[in-house]
Amino acid sequence: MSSARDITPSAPIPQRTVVSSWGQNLSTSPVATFQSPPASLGGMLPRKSVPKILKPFNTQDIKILLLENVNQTGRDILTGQGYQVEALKTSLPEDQLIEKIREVHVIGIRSKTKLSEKVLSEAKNLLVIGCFCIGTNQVDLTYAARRGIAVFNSPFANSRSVAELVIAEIITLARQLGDRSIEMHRGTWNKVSAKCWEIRGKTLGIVGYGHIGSQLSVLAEAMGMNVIYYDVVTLMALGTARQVPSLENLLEEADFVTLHVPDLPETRNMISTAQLDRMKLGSYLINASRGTVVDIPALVKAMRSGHIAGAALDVYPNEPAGNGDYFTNNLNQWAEELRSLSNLILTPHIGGSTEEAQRAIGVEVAEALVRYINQGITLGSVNLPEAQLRSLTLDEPDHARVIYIHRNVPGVLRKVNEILGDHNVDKQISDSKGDLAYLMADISNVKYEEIKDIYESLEGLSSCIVTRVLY
Ligand SMILES: NC(=O)C1=CN([C@@H]2O[C@H](COP(=O)(O)OP(=O)(O)OC[C@H]3O[C@@H](n4cnc5c(N)ncnc54)[C@H](O)[C@@H]3O)[C@@H](O)[C@H]2O)C=CC1
Ligand SMILES: O=C(O)C(=O)COP(=O)(O)O
Repeated sequence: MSSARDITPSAPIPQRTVVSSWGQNLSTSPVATFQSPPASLGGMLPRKSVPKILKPFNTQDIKILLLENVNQTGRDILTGQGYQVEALKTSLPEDQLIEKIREVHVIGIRSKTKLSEKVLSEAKNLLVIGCFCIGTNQVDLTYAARRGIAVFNSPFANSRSVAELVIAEIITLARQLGDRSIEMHRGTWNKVSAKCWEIRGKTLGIVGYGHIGSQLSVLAEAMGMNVIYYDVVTLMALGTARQVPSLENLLEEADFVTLHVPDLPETRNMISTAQLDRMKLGSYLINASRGTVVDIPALVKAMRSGHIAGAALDVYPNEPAGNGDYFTNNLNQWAEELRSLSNLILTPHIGGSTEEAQRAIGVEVAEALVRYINQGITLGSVNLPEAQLRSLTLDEPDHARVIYIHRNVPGVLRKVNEILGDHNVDKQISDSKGDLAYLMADISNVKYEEIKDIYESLEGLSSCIVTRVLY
């Protein structure tokens, strides 16, 4: 459903030179890559959901940095694997992030941490990024792919939480509940019905009818709203919802406009003066997508003029790394103006912040990371081709799994199979995405000493981006 997930590297792919499968420099640590399973953990993965799988290396060697208070469910899964996990409650400023990312093989983030090319180019050991959220706009996915760094997210575990928040906001705006509550907290009884409305029979306009937008559609209809939506893709309408051909059509018809599009060049300032002018007099705007989608000064103006009767913002162009003061050091002029507006709900990016969503995301993303680290499985990756082979088990002690991330150029398979040719290739799968290709092969009757030769031969090929050999 999401166009943002379809990442195709277009620039030439640079080769990764010094990094072995676990990110250790081969010149200083030539055999660390191929260590046997640690006796202390019995060679077994401890999680019940993946039973009897051979632990393919010393999982204690894997260093993971988790930022932004990733849920305990995710931390437990990762520490349960024996990985070294450091978990911080906040994001980090760029200089500190660069220091930390140099050390780790895995990083887990949420929506705040910006993994730009500048940051990722320092991450010499990084194998994989886990976005413990839906959005992946904070990561340079193309650059990560060119470096052979896999990225996983949780595509819909918090969708329901966002949809429920928006439902609450629709009623809150229609009834001016935020203002009445603030007044009462200040001691003022202000009983009014003017410009307070039922939502029954009103039209909700949903921009972006993906996981969140379509979930919201069902909930809104159940409360008696008419639903229209605009999306760049033609999508099946749920219930009696109706797709409209253009954003302008939606803006002209809707009493409430709610935004559920990803952060893309095309969605930046998607709602600005021209669009607000098109909206009905006395209508409402809700943004729980990304802060870049709404031109805030234009919104302030439209609210001051009374054209827009209320708004709810959960996301902002600049969001802080952690909890605390937001407005004192906010240099944007609109910050103070926002605070002074009536019937404006301001929330600190809590759309997906429920216990249910965070627990589910913790499990989903941590399990994807484990599958990738231990088995090389890329199912659900947002930037690498998706590939899986069934798991290596304890019945296959002389087997190894070769993972070869490479440039998608002619002749690679022939060269790889020449290298693997002295062994029995039990299974092999290869897929490509643009300039990048991902190959997995399970080989049998392979001795420990031979694994290092295979690894070094593959690393020597000009098409190589990353080689990993798991056994
Ligand atoms: N406030 C919060 O805490 C949260 C915010 N989000 C944000 O919500 C966004 C939407 O999430 P999902 O529904 O899961 O995404 P999704 O990928 O399922 O749906 C997005 C929809 O937007 C459409 N779209 C893309 N560009 C468009 C354009 N220019 N005009 C109209 N439609 C366009 C796509 O075709 C797709 O149907 C995420 O990208 C994320 O940025 C997500 C979760 C929590
Ligand atoms: O899932 C998303 O994309 C969100 O925006 C939620 O982000 P968060 O996990 O609250 O930083």
